[in-house]
Amino acid sequence: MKAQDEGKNLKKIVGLAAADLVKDGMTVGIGTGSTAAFFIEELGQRVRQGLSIRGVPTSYQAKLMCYQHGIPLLDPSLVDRLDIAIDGADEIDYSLNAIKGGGAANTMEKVIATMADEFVIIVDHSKLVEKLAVSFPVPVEVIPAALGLVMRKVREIGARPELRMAVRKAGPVVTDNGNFIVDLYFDEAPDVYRLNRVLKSIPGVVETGLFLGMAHKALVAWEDGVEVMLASQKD
Ligand SMILES: O=C(CO)[C@H](O)[C@H](O)COP(=O)(O)O
Repeated sequence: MKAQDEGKNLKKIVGLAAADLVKDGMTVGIGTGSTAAFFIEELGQRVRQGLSIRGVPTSYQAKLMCYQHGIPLLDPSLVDRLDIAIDGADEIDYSLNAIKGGGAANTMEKVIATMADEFVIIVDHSKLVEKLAVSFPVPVEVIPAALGLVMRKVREIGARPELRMAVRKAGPVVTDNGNFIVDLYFDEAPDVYRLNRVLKSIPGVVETGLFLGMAHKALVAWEDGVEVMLASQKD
């Protein structure tokens, strides 16, 4: 199997495994991205077979997919608590700290994850890293008018910021909230807790893609099965 197909297959395996965590009557935060898409597909199938749940989407992508697969939805603004939220990640370390926002949905993903009694990250093993933000940048959602200020401030703390550009549109990526995404690159692993604090103190930063101490559990797909990692196993 080609590496690309194998990655897709692992995403599917973990997406399906995640559906087992969803029980009748639950309100479920529904993640964004290609791994979450497999979870949504499977959840839709179970809903058609009689599972009764209400989903709360983290993005337009998740919302549209849920409609497509017949998953009943609640608007995030109407809820303050969820039984569970299940979402992918771009990187995750062994303490279950993660980087999210590769799909530019990190703000809503963080809101939904925070509302959930249990926040579960689903990834294939390629996302597991010793240190965050070495191979993947830290996405930051920024209001457009603050772009210049944010770029200057993050350079002052040693980051190389790049305004994320759209692929099939001229100009920058515009998030579901109407903002920009600035991706922060680092030459060495940053202290992510400090970085998160500093970023959140810059006016115009809406939210970062650093999910620190938030996940209760991670499902990690390997070639020989799905590993369950618990936050309580933190070192
Ligand atoms: O954070 C996200 C979107 O903002 C996604 O969960 C993350 O980018 C992982 O995506 P994929 O499952 O496609 O690898």
